[in-house]
Amino acid sequence: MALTSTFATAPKPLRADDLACFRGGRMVFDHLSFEVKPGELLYLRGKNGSGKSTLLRLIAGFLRAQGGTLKYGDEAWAHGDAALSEALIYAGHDNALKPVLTLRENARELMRLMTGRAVGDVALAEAAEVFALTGLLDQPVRYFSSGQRHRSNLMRFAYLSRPLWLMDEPTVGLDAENRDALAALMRKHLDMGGMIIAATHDPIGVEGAMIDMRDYQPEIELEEEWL
Ligand SMILES: Nc1ncnc2c1ncn2[C@@H]1O[C@H](COP(=O)(O)OP(=O)(O)OP(=O)(O)O)[C@@H](O)[C@H]1O
Repeated sequence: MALTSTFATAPKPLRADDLACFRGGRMVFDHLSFEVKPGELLYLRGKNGSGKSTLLRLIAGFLRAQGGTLKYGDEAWAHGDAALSEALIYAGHDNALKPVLTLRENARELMRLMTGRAVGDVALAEAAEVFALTGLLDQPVRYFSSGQRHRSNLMRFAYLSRPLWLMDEPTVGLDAENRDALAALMRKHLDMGGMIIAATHDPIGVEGAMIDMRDYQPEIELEEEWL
């Protein structure tokens, strides 16, 4: 499978200590600690609303923590820190594709925004091949099915060369063949020393550690649930 073989920045361990996040008028999680080292995958599991996406968005720098620390190697991983955010690729629930642009134009624009560089046609063709998108590269994204859009959104992992992947529900809407392609892409990334944090309700078939977000719900939430 095609994949860039070196990262733009060297992978370093990501370490969270005692993280807390307040969102939507409540404490979503607190006392959350973990470490992901180069070559490791961490799954985030838990019921709807338990804070999986919130944690990914916090690590990506879109949200602030109300407590605790995040460190990437020896450096503090602070909200909005551009230098550190250059180490990661994030793909959330909403795809970041512009419907009027073709898939190729979307990929070029994302590459330019994220790196200031142009993506080569060969790299793009190889990335499209990963999720069987070759025939769609020059089609406007507005004509894509939801699964095709989702695959197009995931395609960034195959042409941007960054060590830390943050994946929110990456299997949603994927058929069996593309799930296998996703698993192979993730394995390849880990084999190269990359790191992945993935929120998912479904088994992906790639070995990894797991955080159950229910273990980090503030006590008051649990008490309310038990009443
Ligand atoms: N944009 C937002 N503004 C305010 N609160 C939000 C927002 N998005 C989510 N929340 C709240 O944050 C909490 C955690 O939501 P989050 O989306 O992180 O859960 P999740 O575990 O990813 O859920 P799911 O499995 O449904 O994707 C929920 O209480 C939710 O209501």
